[in-house]
Amino acid sequence: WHEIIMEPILDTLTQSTRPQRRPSQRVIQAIDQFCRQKEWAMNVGDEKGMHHVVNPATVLELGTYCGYSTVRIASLLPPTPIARQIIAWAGLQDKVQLVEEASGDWIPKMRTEFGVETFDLVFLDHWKDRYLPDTKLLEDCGLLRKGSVLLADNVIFPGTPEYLEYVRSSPQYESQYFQSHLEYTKVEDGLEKSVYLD
Ligand SMILES: O=c1[nH]cnc2c(O)cc(-c3ccc(F)cc3)c(-c3ccc(F)cc3)c12
Ligand SMILES: [Mg+2]
Repeated sequence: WHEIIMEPILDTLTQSTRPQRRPSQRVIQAIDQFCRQKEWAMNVGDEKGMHHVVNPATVLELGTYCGYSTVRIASLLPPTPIARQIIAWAGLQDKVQLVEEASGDWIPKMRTEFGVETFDLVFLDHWKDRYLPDTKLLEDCGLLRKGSVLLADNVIFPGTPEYLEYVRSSPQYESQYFQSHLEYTKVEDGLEKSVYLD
């Protein structure tokens, strides 16, 4: 459902100036042309045909040089998730680490995998039944500090009653509701902002 919805969003973004089809191929062609006509370089080149030999999903490249074979190999990989394409289209790919795993599995690994000490902001906008367990996990993993902000979407619709009860009754949080509407509708919804006081 999400891919079906997100594809048209990406198309809308890229419609105006659809980039060259498969820009990676144009990069390779340009480097090959330069190295044939102007200056030899130790790229794997356009004749050895690695793309006929492999069909990878995860790759380790040893020896990147100018990135020529990196581009060749990466262009063989499965299509990039739509979200990653949209983030890259916004030019924010260097600021975003996209993790495609369950939140409950990755929150305990944030410190070791990404060197995160604590989060200034946690935006909760995933499965509604994960808001509370993931909040408790963030607390238990020491990933919140005095002043960390939890900002939760959909606290009214579809609704997250257990989460709301927790952050509004816990002495560890100062909570405030910002009333609004479910996106693009007239249905009531809103954001709950909870500041961690511990
Ligand atoms: O799941 C959501 N995660 C994060 N934000 C959401 C949001 O802002 C809105 C909705 C939403 C969709 C359809 C509708 F009629 C009312 C609300 C959902 C959601 C809920 C149940 C679903 F089955 C699938 C989507 C989410
Ligand atoms: Mg939402």
